[in-house]
Formats: sequence, structure tokens, C-alpha cells
Amino acid sequence: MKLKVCGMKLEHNIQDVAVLQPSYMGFIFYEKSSRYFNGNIPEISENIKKIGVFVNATFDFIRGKVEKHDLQGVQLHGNESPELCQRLKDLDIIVIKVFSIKNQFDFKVLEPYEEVCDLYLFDTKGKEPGGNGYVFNWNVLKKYPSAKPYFLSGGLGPKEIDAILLFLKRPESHLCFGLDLNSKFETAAGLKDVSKLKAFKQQLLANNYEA
Ligand SMILES: O=C(O)c1ccccc1NCC(=O)[C@H](O)[C@H](O)COP(=O)(O)O
Repeated sequence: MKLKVCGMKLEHNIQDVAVLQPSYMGFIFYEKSSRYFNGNIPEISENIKKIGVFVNATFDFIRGKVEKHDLQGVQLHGNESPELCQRLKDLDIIVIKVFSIKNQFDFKVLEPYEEVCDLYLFDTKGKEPGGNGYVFNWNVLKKYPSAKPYFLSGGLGPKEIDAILLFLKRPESHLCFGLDLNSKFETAAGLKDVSKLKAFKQQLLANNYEA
């Protein structure tokens, strides 16, 4: 099970979280977010993929951030078109398209994205485009029609570990590729609590999920 720690902001905290070796780290390039990243990413292990998070940004803006920060992938949280996803995929980076869910979801909207992104991320629909801090109804994923792996996201925190472990035993989770962690592991916006992340990872490992 891959772990993605999203909404990293401060250099020392990035380095501390990197010690835990999450597979992915997310940096939010959306000015309205309290986790907006406007710094420099310190040297971290090459095993950690750096993912830029965007909301309805232009191709040139995204490419600029990919080049400046040597990002290995992008995560798109707005109404980005399949054409934009294709242009980004042509840069040879990982393209993660986000879809937000509450109690229902029309999976037909995935169809135009099937060929043009690498992974989906299912987040909770809320007031903000991301980082809303609560879970959606995972039963919706029982109808997931695609063969594409996805990240489960939205309000995942230490208190959700039992529910997550149960979910991972259910058939609809068989394409769940990773867990995306954010606000439930913070002491302040963008500042991750390393001990909470460490404990969460250990609980996954204890249940035989490589993380
Ligand atoms: O976290 C934000 O502030 C944010 C703002 C705008 C777009 C995306 C954002 N976060 C991206 C993520 O991948 C979060 O991890 C995801 O939305 C889940 O967050 P949370 O509900 O806090 O666990």
C-alpha cells in the first residue's frame, strides 16, 4: 500500500517526513490553500516521488512548477480537461486526476480520462477543492468500473485506521493503490505530525500492508 503525504509546506518538516519514506509527497500550488507551497523542496530520497497539486492551472504554469521543482507527477483537483491531462502525460510525468465524491458518483465521468492519466484519486467533495478533512462514503466505490489503480483520500487519519483496514479487505478496494494523508495528521496547516504518521504506517505494516 503506497502512502502519499500531501500538503507539505516547511523545509524541516519535509525532511522529517521524508525519513518515514512515504512513496509520494504532495506540494500544493494553489494560492487559496492554507497549504500553498511557495518554497524550495529540500533534497529528499529519490524513492519519494514529488507530486505537484494544482486546481485549474494552465499547462504553462504546471510545466513551470514541474521543471522548477523537478516534480515526478501532478495531481489535478479542478475541472482539468482530458486534453490537458494528455499534454501533461506527454511530459513523461505521472498524471493523477482527482474526482470528489460524497454519497454518490457517476463513474461515467471517468471515461474520457481513462487513456490520459495514470491514476485516479478519490477525495471528499466539500467546500474546498481539497483538504476538507472528512471521509466520503466508500461504499460508492463498490461500483468502480475501471481497471485503473486509485488513491483513497479525504479525511484519512489515525481514527480511521480500523475502517481503512476493513475497507482494504473488501473487494472494491482491490485497485486501491495507496492512501493519501493530509489534514488529519497536522498540528497546523501544512505542518505534519511525524509521530502520528509513523504510528499510522506501523499499523499498516502490522496488518501486512507494505507501506
Ligand atoms: O489540502 C489542501 O489544502 C488542498 C487544497 C486544494 C486542492 C487540494 C488540496 N489537497 C490535496 C490533497 O491531496 C489532500 O490530501 C486531499 O484533498 C485530502 O485532504 P484531507 O481531507 O485533509 O485528508
